[in-house]
Amino acid sequence: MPSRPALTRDLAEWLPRQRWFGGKDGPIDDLSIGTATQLRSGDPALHHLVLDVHQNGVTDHYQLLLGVRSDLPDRLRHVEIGGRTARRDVRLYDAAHDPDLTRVLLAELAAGSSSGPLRFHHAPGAAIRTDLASLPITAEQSNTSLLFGDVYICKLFRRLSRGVNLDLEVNLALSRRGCAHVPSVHGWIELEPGPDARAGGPDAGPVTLGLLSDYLHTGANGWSLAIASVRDWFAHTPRPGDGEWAELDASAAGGDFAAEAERLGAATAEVHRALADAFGVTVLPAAEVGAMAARMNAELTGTCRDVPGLAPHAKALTGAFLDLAARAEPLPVQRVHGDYHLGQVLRTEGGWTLLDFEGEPARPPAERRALAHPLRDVAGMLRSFEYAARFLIAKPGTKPPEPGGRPETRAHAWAARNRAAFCRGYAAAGGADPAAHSVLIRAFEFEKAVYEVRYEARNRPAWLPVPLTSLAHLTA
Ligand SMILES: Nc1ncnc2c1ncn2[C@@H]1O[C@H](COP(=O)(O)OP(=O)(O)O)[C@@H](O)[C@H]1O
Ligand SMILES: O=P(O)(O)O[C@H]1O[C@H](CO)[C@@H](O[C@H]2O[C@H](CO)[C@@H](O)[C@H](O)[C@H]2O)[C@H](O)[C@H]1O
Repeated sequence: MPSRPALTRDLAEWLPRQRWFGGKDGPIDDLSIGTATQLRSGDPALHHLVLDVHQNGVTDHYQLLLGVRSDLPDRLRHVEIGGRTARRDVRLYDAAHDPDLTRVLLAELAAGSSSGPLRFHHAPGAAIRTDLASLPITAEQSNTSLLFGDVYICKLFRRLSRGVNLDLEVNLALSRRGCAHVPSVHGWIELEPGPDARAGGPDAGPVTLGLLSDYLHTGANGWSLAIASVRDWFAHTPRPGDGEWAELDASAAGGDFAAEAERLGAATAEVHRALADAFGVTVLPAAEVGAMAARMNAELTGTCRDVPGLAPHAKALTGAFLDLAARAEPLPVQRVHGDYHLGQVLRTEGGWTLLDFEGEPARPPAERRALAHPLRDVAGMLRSFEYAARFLIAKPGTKPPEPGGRPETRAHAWAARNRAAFCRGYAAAGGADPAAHSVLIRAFEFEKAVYEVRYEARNRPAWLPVPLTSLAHLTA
């Protein structure tokens, strides 16, 4: 390994260019190496690092598998850290992209071994195959997931949080109850915290670093399916004589998504029921609902300060939060998905499967863990239909829709049709009827939109116009 000062300098330059880095809205003030564990010696060598990244008075922790080679093959050049300018006799790179090194993870998981502070666990009775090579997936994601053959998917969490990861806890609980809507978990990787952290209270348990689950290789991602449907609808040319209403009838295109949206609503209600059975339901008193609405508004104020493009919508958003506070009724709350959107669902031959129960990655662990009303997830998915509908017209660099017409009319028609179908499926399968809870749904939807504006500013600045354009229409 090169000297620590040289390494941290290179990392501070490399990190902001990574999709998974969540601090793109400000400079890195300092970067240090929290823990370093060698997992393989020789050439190539593998080191597990936790990077402590200091920004604006806050320290975030990121996980990196650091590969070290004397010579870098072409296939790894795109993940080099430091590059040719760094004067050193070894080459450094992100080893998540190197199947020669990631097979170490499978071997350790299969053995259930420990290495320094790292603990590798397999689920009871799981016999983990070690003969598979990995490939990183290309989906839009905040972490990094590796496919091992068409058997496993291993998610390596990038921004780490203290305590057991909710994704692991919820997946284990639902798989144990035989819930058909989640993939089975085969193993997980943890970091045993040092003595300082262990003394730090209830959140000071092991840090979840990775999760090995069944790879549902026949599954199609909900976002890709929805975007294909939106493209089809935008390309649809009404027949002569169809009249101006044709622009509003999103069912007319061949790639209609509404039947899938309805099934997804039903699967969502079933998972909410399973979560209530597994973790219970409690009631949030009316005063705390008022406090929740006040928190939503405070987040709005903070986000408007950081992202001025949100300010024109502030009045309408505040109105929705005030309506929630004025409702003055207690709210049943339970464990929910917490960051529900089309990228978190897979359509397999058996129906819809839900992924990634870790909550919103841009929020602190305590907030992710907070129980919520299930309609918060419904609102998340409704936002996702808005995103899918407006992605093609709002995100710079995407292909403008053909063959013309009024893009916003088309986007609105697609979103409205699929929102309604999803809500219908959810209510028919026993979930709370979104139509009967419009104040709640509107407040949750706007809360999510504020979160999205912050998430996009920090993670994917090029996407910011997507939530802002959708808000312009929802608040008009
Ligand atoms: N068990 C699985 N089987 C098949 N594909 C999966 C599985 N888990 C995740 N994926 C794919 O990986 C993508 C990202 O997974 P996700 O858990 O949402 O990661 P992140 O938290 O980093 O956003 C999903 O959108 C899905 O396409
Ligand atoms: O999937 P993650 O847990 O990483 O969630 C984060 O990233 C999502 C994007 O990858 C982000 O979702 C937003 O963009 C989606 C399209 O890419 C869209 O379907 C969602 O509706 C929208 O919120 C999510 O908010 C963030 O937490």
